[in-house]
Amino acid sequence: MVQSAVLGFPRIGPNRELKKATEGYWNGKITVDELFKVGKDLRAQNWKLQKDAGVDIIASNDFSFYDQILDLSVLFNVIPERYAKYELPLIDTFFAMGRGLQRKATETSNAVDVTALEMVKWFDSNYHYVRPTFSHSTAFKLNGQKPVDEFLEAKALGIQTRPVVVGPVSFLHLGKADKDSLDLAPLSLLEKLLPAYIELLKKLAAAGATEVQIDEPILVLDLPQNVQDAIKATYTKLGQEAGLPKITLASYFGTVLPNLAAIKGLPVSGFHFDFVRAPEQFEEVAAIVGDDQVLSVGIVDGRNIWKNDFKKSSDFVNKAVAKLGKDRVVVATSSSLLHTPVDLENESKLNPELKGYFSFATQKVAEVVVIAKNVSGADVKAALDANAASISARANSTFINDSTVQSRIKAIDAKLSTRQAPFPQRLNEQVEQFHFPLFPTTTIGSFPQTKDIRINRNKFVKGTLSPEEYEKFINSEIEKVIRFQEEIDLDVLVHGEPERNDMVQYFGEQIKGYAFTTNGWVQSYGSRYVRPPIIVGDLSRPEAMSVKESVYAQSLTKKVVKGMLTGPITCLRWSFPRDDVDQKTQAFQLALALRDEVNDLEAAGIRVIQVDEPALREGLPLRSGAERDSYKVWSAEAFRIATSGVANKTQIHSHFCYSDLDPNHIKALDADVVSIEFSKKDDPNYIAEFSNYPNHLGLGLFDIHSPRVPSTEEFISKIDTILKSYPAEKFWVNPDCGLKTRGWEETRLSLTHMVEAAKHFRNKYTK
Ligand code: MET
Ligand SMILES: [Zn+2]
Repeated sequence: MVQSAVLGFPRIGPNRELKKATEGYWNGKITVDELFKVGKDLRAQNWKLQKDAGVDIIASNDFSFYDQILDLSVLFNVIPERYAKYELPLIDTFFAMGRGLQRKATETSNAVDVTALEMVKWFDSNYHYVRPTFSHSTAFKLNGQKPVDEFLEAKALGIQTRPVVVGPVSFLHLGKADKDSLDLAPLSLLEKLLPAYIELLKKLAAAGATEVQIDEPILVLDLPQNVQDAIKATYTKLGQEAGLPKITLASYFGTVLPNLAAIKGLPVSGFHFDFVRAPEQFEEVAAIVGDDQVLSVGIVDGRNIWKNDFKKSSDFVNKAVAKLGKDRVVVATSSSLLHTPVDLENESKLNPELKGYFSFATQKVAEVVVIAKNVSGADVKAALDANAASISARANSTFINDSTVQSRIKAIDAKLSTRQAPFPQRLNEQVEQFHFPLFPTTTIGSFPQTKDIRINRNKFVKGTLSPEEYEKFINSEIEKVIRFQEEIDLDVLVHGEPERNDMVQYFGEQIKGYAFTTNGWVQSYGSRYVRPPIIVGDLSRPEAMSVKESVYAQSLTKKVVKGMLTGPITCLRWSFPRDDVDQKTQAFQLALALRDEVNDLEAAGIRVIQVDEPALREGLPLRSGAERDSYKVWSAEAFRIATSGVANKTQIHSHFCYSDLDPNHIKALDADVVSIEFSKKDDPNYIAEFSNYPNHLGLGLFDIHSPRVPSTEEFISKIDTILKSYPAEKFWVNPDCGLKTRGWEETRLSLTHMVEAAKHFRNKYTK
């Protein structure tokens, strides 16, 4: 029979139990045992859910208290000395690597002060992993045996699982050399690392695991020959090793075709590929599946929320069955379901028609089972009929088409995406208007989202706080933030974004064509979860979305207040997009909506407007080539459509985080000032790349994902380093992202130190 498989299930819990537990532990509210208990319960719950749904192959080790790649770093002892030296309990070392740790000395413990490791986007998703960081002194060994423990935990519940672990080549390739070992190529450590993997696999086998899923997601990237060779060598070697479980080699988020030579003929028991993202690879990958190998067909989308089309999927899987036979085909999710919300049943407020078109992780589990049954020949007619009816209802739904939006899209021309004058002339007009000092200071927009803010917002949403009272509350928050910024003497102020639950959701809720959930949380990083809105139809902006708050903020101060918007690409990327229209069209629709907003802000007297595009980088197609080149062009055009309606003297800012961005791509946005993540970059070449960037640039100076407070001296030395390869006259001073996840105390201190450092250089350079 054709089996069903789920590559991983969201670990956050149906009601964000994981967030509450981890944050409770960090704040000292619960003990480590209580934390572990929550983890254990969540795992049990997820396994049972899948078991009850009838899934044949259920993953274990898909759980993590922070990030599964960080788990691996700790498991294989890839723990830089700056963390190891404190000899903290392993779980605390783990969290310190993930989020930094700053702790005063107590009677029983020494002071700790260490920054977090770099965090990077997981492929083209909005999930972030903690980057494995290797050095010459890295000594691989097994620290504990998390995958084994979790396998045994499931086994004790009577559930046989398939442990999942990211493979050694991806682990190394996705990592980087630590600052003390910049000459180290992580991949050169492969031979030293492999014995630790083998030891782990043997332990899993001894515990009773018959099969493991090893992910090499890098197979969907452009891989240099040496990396391809490493894949080949690794799995050849594992194939020769006796006493290991069977291995399914898995990849997702794209096509593996360019790396096919590296995987062809490998002695593994099966392959898993993503046919949602890359159906076109089918014939060629099916051709390399050997006579005794299994093909796991990823056909239920692990990255989006649309209901699966059973007929289409079954037809697809049947191609594999025809070729390989029922026993050598598995129906699977395309990737882990980590990237989808937990359960559609938790949505009580969704429009019922729309709800009928969606499928979250729990529903996807059931979908995999139905498709597997269907292609096995079981009678699932009722499910098929209901599915077909729903799929055709969506295609004809009135939620989808808006002819006004469609004709606006048709009318887009080059003029619409071009500012009146080129940057040098705009700059002159802006300098004349603003007279900003050298090293102007600003923030990225949000200020701490305090408990008070969340409580009031919840009351407002529930209706226990009237719109007038809520507005009054928001205004008082804005005033607090404005006074604070004046007090510490920042140059360009922001209103602090207290009214925004999330930078995309807030706009999504005001844009027609969007649906949003009340409980559709997805992990973004650590304990930060987001609730991506869902694009269901053509998009437009019925009314101004942000003007009121910006205008109020500006009315409170003589300093310039920057208006804050989320850009079209980020609105698109951090939503669940439509799957019936291409992404460019959706981005352009958003760009037109935002253009209306930018123009309204300007008309209301806002002279600096920031349009954030933190997702610009993650939208980049994973491989080089025509698709990627075209993305760079249309994504930049979308940004310019949004921002080109303003006068020369209106200053357009943009912001990116975690960005290994192509400077030419940034240049094509033609923003007057951009701020970019920099606090965790140690590579001097990275700054050099931007020294030719024509417009102005703020290199994010401190890591807002960590509660750690950098000292003034630290800021000064950082700026000094940057000034070696970046000119003072284009230099803006800012944190590397918004401060919404931080507390007030660390925010006050960090920003004060940052402004002091800017003034230090201002004096130095104006003497
Ligand atoms: C993830 S980028 C965040 C930008 C936004 N303006 C903020 O400050 O929160
Ligand atoms: Zn950011």
